[in-house]
Amino acid sequence: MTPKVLVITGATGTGKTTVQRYLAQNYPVTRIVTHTTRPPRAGEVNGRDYYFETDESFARNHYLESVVYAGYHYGSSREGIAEGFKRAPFPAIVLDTKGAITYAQTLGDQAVVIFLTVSDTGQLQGRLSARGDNATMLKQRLASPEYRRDLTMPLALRGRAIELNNDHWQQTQLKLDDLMARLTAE
Ligand SMILES: Nc1ncnc2c1ncn2[C@@H]1O[C@H](COP(=O)(O)OP(=O)(O)OP(=O)(O)O)[C@@H](O)[C@H]1O
Ligand SMILES: Nc1nc2c(ncn2[C@@H]2O[C@H](COP(=O)(O)O)[C@@H](O)[C@H]2O)c(=O)[nH]1
Repeated sequence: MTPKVLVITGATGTGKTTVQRYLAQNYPVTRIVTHTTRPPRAGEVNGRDYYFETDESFARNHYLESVVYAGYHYGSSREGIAEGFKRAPFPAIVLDTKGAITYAQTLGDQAVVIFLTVSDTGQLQGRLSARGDNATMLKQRLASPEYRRDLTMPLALRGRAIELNNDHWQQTQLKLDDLMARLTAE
């Protein structure tokens, strides 16, 4: 088994965190926790879902990459990856597509990039409302350039990322099982 970082990317609501949780529950996969200045959603826990930061504390950390997404800062660290590898052979991180490109370029073959899609992007708003997203923040997010950008696989990831459709969760699980069987056999 060759250890790899699983980079899960795609537009908001396509199911990145759901996929990460499924992999962590069923495979030797651990979740890499990233940093953000976004306020926590109901049920989110500091240190488990994110390290929730103020603008000042966010600026004090050192990041492998950081981005602004829908008006908030997000960042991930080399230490986070190193910690992940201590706990499992497949640390998994959820990133926007800009971060995923940085990871693909920085880690090379050590990163497996999974780009999630849904066939009807009109369904994303419904999924996010069902998740309990604040209505004002959701409107702001769906109006952001980052949302539009992440609906399509970036050129830099074409031929590099595995595109995985997540219209139907049962089918997605089977595709993830196939992927993990392949990775654990390598
Ligand atoms: N195949 C699916 N069918 C229907 N709902 C789904 C499916 N996969 C995930 N969901 C639901 O969609 C919502 C958004 O999923 P999730 O939080 O995993 O998305 P995400 O890509 O991580 O979003 P974000 O980038 O905004 O954090 C959740 O309520 C989740 O349960
Ligand atoms: N490039 C990075 N993207 C990140 C990081 N942590 C999360 N994300 C992505 O941001 C958006 C919004 O996340 P949300 O939790 O507010 O819905 C989403 O695409 C995440 O994948 C990071 O450290 N770097």
